[in-house]
Amino acid sequence: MVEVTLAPCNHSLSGEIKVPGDKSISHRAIILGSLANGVTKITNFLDGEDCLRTIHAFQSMGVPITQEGSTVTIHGKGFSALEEPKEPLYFGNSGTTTRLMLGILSGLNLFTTIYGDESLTKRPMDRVVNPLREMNATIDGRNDGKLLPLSIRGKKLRGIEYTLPVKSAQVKSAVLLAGLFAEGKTTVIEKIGTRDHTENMLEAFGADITRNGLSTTVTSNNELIASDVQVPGDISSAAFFLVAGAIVPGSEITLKNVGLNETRTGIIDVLIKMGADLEIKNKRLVSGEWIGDITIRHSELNGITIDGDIIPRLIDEIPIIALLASQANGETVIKDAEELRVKETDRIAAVVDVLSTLGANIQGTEDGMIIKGKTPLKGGKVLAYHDHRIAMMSAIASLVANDHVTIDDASSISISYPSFFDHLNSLI
Ligand SMILES: O=C(O)C1=C[C@@H](OP(=O)(O)O)[C@@H](O)[C@H](O)C1
Ligand SMILES: C=C(OP(=O)(O)O)C(=O)O
Repeated sequence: MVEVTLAPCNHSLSGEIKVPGDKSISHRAIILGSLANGVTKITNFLDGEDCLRTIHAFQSMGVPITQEGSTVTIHGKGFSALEEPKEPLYFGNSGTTTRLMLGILSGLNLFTTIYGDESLTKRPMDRVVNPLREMNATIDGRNDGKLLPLSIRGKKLRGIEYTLPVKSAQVKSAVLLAGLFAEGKTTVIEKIGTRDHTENMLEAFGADITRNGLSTTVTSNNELIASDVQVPGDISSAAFFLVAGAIVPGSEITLKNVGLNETRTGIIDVLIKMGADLEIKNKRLVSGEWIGDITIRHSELNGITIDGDIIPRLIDEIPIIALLASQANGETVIKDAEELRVKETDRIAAVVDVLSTLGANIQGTEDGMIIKGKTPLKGGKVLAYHDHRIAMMSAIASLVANDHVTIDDASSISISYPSFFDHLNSLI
C-alpha cells in the first residue's frame, strides 16, 4: 500500500512530456517477437508491470529476452521451439496478457496453468475460452473455465468463423492468434471496431492475414519473421495529461510521439467536441502505427453525449473523461460502456465513488454515468480500488480540488505508467 497525499495546485501547468510506450502494442510486440524466427528489437517498450508479465511468460517457455530500460531484444526461434513452462504462469493484474496468451497456449503442444492476482481472478475468461473451445482447445478451470486459474493442454486447433459477442480487442486478438495454429481459416467479425494493433503487427511479422472492414481472417503459416517495433507513446497514458491541460486554468501541455491509431483516438474526438483547444502536429507513420505530438491548452468546456461506436475507441479513458465532464458546463452522458464493469475493478462504481467523494455531481447507470458540471471539487480521501486508471484519475482530480486529496493506494500506477508522478511534478 502506498498512500499518497496531493496538495491543491493553485497555478497553471506547462511543459512537454514524452509518455511511455503503449501497453497494448508492447504486449503484442513481445508475443509476436517470441513466436517469430529471428531477432526482434523493441524500442520505447513500456516497462510497466503488466508488460513484464508477458515477457516473463515467454522467458518461462525458454525464449531468450533481454531488457535494457525501454529496449527489449528477443531472440526468437519460432513457436515450435517454445518449451513447456515448469511452473504455473502468473499474470498478475494483466487481462491483456491472460487473454492473448490463452489464444497462443491453446494451439501449442504444451501443458500450462495460468493464474493472476485477486482482481484478475474475478474477471471473465469465458469470453475467450468459449471461442477457443469451438476451435477444439482443451481448457479447464474454476467455474468450468469461466475464471482463473485455468489449465490449458495445447493441441492442433481448427479454424472457425466467430462473430464477437462482446466489444473486446482482447477476445478478437486471442482468436486471431489461435488462428496461427489452426487448420484452415480463422475469421473474426466485429460489430463495432476495436483496437487493431494485433492485426497491424501480424501484417508486419509476415502472417497470412486479410482484412475486410470489420472482418479479419488469419490462415496458419509456419513462420513469422522477426520485425523491429518502435512502440508509440500510449494515448491512454497521455489522456491523463490531456485532461489536466484542458481543465487547469492557464495551462499548456505538449505530449510528444503519442500513438494516434484511429481505433484509440476517441479521447481526442471527445475533447474537441467538448470545446478543448487541441492541436496535433508532426503526424507520421512509425512501425505501421500513426503517431504525432499533441498540444492542449485550457479552455471552457461543454458537456456532450458519449455512446455507440466511439466507446471501444476510448474505453480505458472513461475514468479520466468523467473527471473532464465534471469540469465542463452542462450534462455529459456516457452510455454503452457496460464493459467497464469487468475491468480491473467495476470502473463505473469506482469512478462514481471517487468523484462524488470529491464533490462532483455524478450518477452511475447500468452501462455508464451521467455527470453534471461544472462543479468545483473539494479535498478528501479516496479509494483507488487497486486500479491504475482510478488512481491516476484521482491524482489529476487533485489539480482542480480546493484542498488535499489522499489516495489510499497509488502503487497500481506502475501497471501502466511507472513515471506518472515524475511527469506530473515536471508540469507543476
Ligand atoms: O487488447 C488490448 O490490449 C486491450 C483491450 C481492451 O480490453 P477489452 O478487449 O477487454 O475491451 C482494453 O481495455 C485493455 O486495456 C487493453
Ligand atoms: C483494462 C486494462 O487492462 P487489462 O485488461 O490488460 O488488465 C487497462 O489497462 O485499463
